[in-house]
Amino acid sequence: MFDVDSYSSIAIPANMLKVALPIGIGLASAVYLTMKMTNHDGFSTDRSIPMVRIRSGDTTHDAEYFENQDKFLAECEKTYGLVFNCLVLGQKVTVVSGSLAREIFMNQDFSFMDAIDEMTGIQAFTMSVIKSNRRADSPVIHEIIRDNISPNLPLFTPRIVEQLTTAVEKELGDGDGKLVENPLRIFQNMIAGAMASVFMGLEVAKNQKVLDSFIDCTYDFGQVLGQGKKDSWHAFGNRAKYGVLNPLRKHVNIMVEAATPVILKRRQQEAEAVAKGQEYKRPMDIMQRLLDNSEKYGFIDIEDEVLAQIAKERQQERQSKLDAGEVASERDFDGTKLDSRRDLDFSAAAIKRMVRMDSFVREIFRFRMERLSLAHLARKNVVLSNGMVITKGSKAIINMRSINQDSEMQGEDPTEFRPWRFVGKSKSATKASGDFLAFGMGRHACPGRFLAIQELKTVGSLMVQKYSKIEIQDPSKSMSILLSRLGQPLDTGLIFTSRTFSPSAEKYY
Ligand code: HEM
Repeated sequence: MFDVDSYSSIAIPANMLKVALPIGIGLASAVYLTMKMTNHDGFSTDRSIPMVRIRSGDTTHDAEYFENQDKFLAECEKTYGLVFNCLVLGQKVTVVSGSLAREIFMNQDFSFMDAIDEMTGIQAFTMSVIKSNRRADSPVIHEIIRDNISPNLPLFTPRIVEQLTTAVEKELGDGDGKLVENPLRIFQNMIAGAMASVFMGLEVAKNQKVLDSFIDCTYDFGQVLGQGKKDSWHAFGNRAKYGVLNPLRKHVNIMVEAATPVILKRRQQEAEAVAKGQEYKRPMDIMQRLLDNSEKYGFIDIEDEVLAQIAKERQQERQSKLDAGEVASERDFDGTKLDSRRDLDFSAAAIKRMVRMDSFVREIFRFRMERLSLAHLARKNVVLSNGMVITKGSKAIINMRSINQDSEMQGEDPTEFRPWRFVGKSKSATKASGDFLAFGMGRHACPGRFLAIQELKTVGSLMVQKYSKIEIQDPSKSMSILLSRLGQPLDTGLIFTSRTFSPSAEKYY
């Protein structure tokens, strides 16, 4: 390393560096893009896959697609069949429809993560703050969620409900025709609070800085992933930007700062319990489970010195208790544990029983899912069951329209929004299958879907329980809101009106 100030006074003036840097980045990006264009075709080069004709006057399919996505895709399916090549969303993609779509998810030679990285450069963003399991396709995160969150949802439910209820009270309160101009931000806040309590425990989730970090983190990810069209520039820009200055670093520091005293206290309490011969009542959150299983998941501890210190303190604590002769007998917590577990199970079961809310959530995913989404990059040549080949390095994107608007799969009037469409159909919102691909399917199906759906159902039922009416401020926008992409900010406010009494939510569906 050299000191820029003293170096620049001899050789290059500091201002030159400011100019040289962007030029360097510009040159590098041009080289990168040229390489990319010659290396990757984007869509499969199998000649039997038809290329959709480009409308005269257009250079890509984007304009035609965005004018009417459903019409465009329906016509393509009719003219070209289930598989066709397109220049859409700023990319070259091979569209895979209907019954063939499941093959993209079930074949391990397709990678969703690789496609996302190619479009957004997200790995540069996440990898620079990850210390362990740095392999891009490491299954560890999937395993952590699958093993620790989903089976423990009954235990997390009451705290999620509590967090969400408090947030509704605080953010929306008693709405008597109260206008909320930016409802999306409020719902983001609510979800962030609930997520923080599940991941880091109730104590840490009280820390406003941590909550802000959870919210900003989601926002930062949104920035990286981008909206709508993504092209190589977006990905390149992200790689260049986040490789150097990563906003996640700040969030990691905030989390570590907030978590360290809590971890130390927990270690202390555990040591005391062990010294007394008692069972340590482990806090129920992901942070504790990761601490307990750090070896299994191959984690490098965030603070090796802290843990060494903790181990030393625990040893001292044990020793002093032993020396003082304080050895308590083992206690049976069964009674109290069972009581609380039963309560918790009941709350989770209650949410599970909300079959209409479940159908409503699934219908929203079905209805509002982007028509072309979940691109997967082919790591090898993959032969589809119809004989067509998705060539190595090309991207297969799923034609959601062909699935979400298929009456065989979805029932009557698939173009209508019907909230109770799935009631009594054994098609729950968490069931990843060929007729519901919002969470993918197969080995890589989203492991977080149980948590995500539970939260959405909880928010939905809290809303129904508390408010008799939630109106769109500008009713002329009702249809465009229903047709907008999931997560897209509304361009109008919402008006909340409270119920005067609060009966059970389920009655109001
Ligand atoms: C509404 C919310 C969510 C949606 C729509 C969603 C959707 C998806 C989709 C489509 C995939 C890719 C499946 C594939 O590769 O074919 C995925 C993967 C994944 N999701 Fe989610 N997800 C959501 C929430 C969550 C949450 C809350 C978590 C964490 C708690 C999570 C963790 C993951 C992980 C770790 C993967 C990678 C799985 C793997 O590659 O093995 N997701 N998600």
